[in-house]
Amino acid sequence: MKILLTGKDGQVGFELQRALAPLASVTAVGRASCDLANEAALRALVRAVRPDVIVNAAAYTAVDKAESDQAEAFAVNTAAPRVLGEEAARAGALVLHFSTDYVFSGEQERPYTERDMPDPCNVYGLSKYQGELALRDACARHLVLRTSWVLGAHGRNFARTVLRLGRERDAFGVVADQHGAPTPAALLADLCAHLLRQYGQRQDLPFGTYHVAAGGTTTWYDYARFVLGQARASGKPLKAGPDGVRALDTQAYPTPAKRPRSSRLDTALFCTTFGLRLPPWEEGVQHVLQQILESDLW
Ligand SMILES: NC(=O)C1=CN([C@@H]2O[C@H](COP(=O)(O)OP(=O)(O)OC[C@H]3O[C@@H](n4cnc5c(N)ncnc54)[C@H](OP(=O)(O)O)[C@@H]3O)[C@@H](O)[C@H]2O)C=CC1
Ligand SMILES: Cc1cn([C@H]2C[C@H](O)[C@@H](COP(=O)(O)OP(=O)(O)O[C@H]3O[C@@H](C)C(=O)[C@@H](O)[C@H]3O)O2)c(=O)[nH]c1=O
Ligand SMILES: [Mg+2]
Repeated sequence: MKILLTGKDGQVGFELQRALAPLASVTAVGRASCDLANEAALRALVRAVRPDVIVNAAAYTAVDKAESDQAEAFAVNTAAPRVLGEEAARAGALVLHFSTDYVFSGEQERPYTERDMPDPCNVYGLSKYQGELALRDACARHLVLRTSWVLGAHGRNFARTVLRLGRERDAFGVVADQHGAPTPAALLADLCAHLLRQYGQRQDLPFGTYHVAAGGTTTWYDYARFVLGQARASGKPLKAGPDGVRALDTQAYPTPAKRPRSSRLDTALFCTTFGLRLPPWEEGVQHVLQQILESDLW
């Protein structure tokens, strides 16, 4: 089996390089070898590699910047998945793609299922939703994993921002009225490997969209406190510990992009379809923090 992996230097892509290696020969590309916004280069790459599976971990993920940089966000998050889908359909390949809880506006009380209609409240979410639709239209053999609040030891994420703020400041405010589930990049990568193995062995598995996030939910505020609590317990010098985090309402922390109030994902369909378990978010965050705190990533 041959896998083409895009976005190899991103949080999820980095972990996928490790997780997919035992399954297949993996051609992993980053921005330097392929600009996803370059449609012709992308088509040429797929035709040269001739993969059985395309795993698309590249994306435009700068949520605030996307509001003023729409063309690039749509090129990477909508047009590229369409091109990958078209090329995969032509070659009979499977496409595994990622999407986000931000396809939902977050106004619903109960967790979102795959049957709930997306209604994104920002450009990033809209570009990702249109990317889902474009891939779905282009290639029947697709898997879209919608996940949330991704963190890895390598890369940009909220947990690492909080560690930096905890080093630099005595106190800072974090919104306490937005709910979701922090999901480790390594967990997603390992789940992808399990899925691809299952699709390789069975013909009866359904394609389509699945919600995949760590178990439980929290707020950005409680998540920040958890991160600083772990850092403090490991003996790291911090200006702000958990009590240095102030709870804010969303309107007290204005950002260019609106965020969903509650984008909790119902993951029952994923767990029952594939017989997999999604561990609680605390477990995953703790593991990532251990990697950061024990290394020079701190
Ligand atoms: N991060 C999160 O919190 C969440 C992410 N997701 C989804 O999960 C997937 C993986 O996300 P994650 O690993 O966190 O994202 P990252 O931002 O960590 O990685 C994305 C990668 O894509 C690359 N990329 C961006 N634009 C281009 C381009 N034009 N050409 C080539 N490469 C490009 C980036 O390169 P560079 O760094 O140079 O820009 C980066 O290496 C994405 O589909 C994302 O939408 C879903 C929910 C939450
Ligand atoms: C850094 C910081 C953020 N916040 C708020 C802003 C925002 O509402 C929330 C999270 O901020 P961030 O900008 O780090 O997170 P954000 O970029 O919105 O994270 C999202 O990224 C995309 C790619 C996804 O797909 C989503 O699942 C989600 O992970 O916390 C504070 O209140 N205080 C702070 O000091
Ligand atoms: Mg961000």
